[in-house]
Amino acid sequence: MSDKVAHLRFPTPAPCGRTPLTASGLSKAYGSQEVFTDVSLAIDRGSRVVILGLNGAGKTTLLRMLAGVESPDTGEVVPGHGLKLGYYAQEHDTLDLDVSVVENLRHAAPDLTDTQVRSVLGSFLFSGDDADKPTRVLSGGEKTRLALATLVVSAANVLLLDEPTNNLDPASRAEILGALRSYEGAVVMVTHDDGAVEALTPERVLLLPDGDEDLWNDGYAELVSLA
Ligand SMILES: Nc1ncnc2c1ncn2[C@@H]1O[C@H](COP(=O)(O)OP(=O)(O)OP(=O)(O)O)[C@@H](O)[C@H]1O
Repeated sequence: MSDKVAHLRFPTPAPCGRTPLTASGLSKAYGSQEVFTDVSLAIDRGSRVVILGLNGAGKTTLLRMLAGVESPDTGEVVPGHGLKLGYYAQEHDTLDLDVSVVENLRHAAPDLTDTQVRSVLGSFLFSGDDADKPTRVLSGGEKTRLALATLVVSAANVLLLDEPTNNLDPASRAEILGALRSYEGAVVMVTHDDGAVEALTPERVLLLPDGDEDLWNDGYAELVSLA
């Protein structure tokens, strides 16, 4: 086998209906702090949405609700037919710290051969002994790379990505942005990285206002339509 690592590509997403994920009327407050109110969002198959906002505007909270790991105070998140979610959490809580790097990838895609697993890991700069390390000992950047690698092999049809390029070395960042460019599924990405927004060429860029502003009626402003 050649030493040259092929560029990373997502597999074809699992089939799903026209709108695999819908959120309506989402509101959230922590104590007296209202984070956002009445956010509604439909994620169509293959669509690209970027969510922007100042620190504390509620971007991570919104993504956690879409991922089903946090409940809204009001409103609901409804999965569409065939939804297969891939969620990248900044805290890497989707990884099993008690098993090796290779094992985490195998759990995400049990059908891959050992060669395929090691090839995907190679694209994220885990080679040789690195792939056999316990996940617990990885650095923050290494955990980011591994969490993204597990998404790449998962055949998800909707990816929810919370600042996926934070912490990444330039080669891994280029690899994941290149792979996202050709990904056929839907992507909802929270990011402060302008290059990541450009790479995704989103149809929709949503701005979550911060709590003090009462500028928008439906929970966010739609900034731009690039499609
Ligand atoms: N479990 C919690 N308990 C209390 N307050 C919380 C909790 N989780 C989030 N918050 C608050 O809700 C607000 C929104 O947090 P969130 O992490 O969603 O913001 P964000 O837009 O993702 O910010 P950043 O750009 O800094 O990542 C913040 O003020 C945060 O302190």
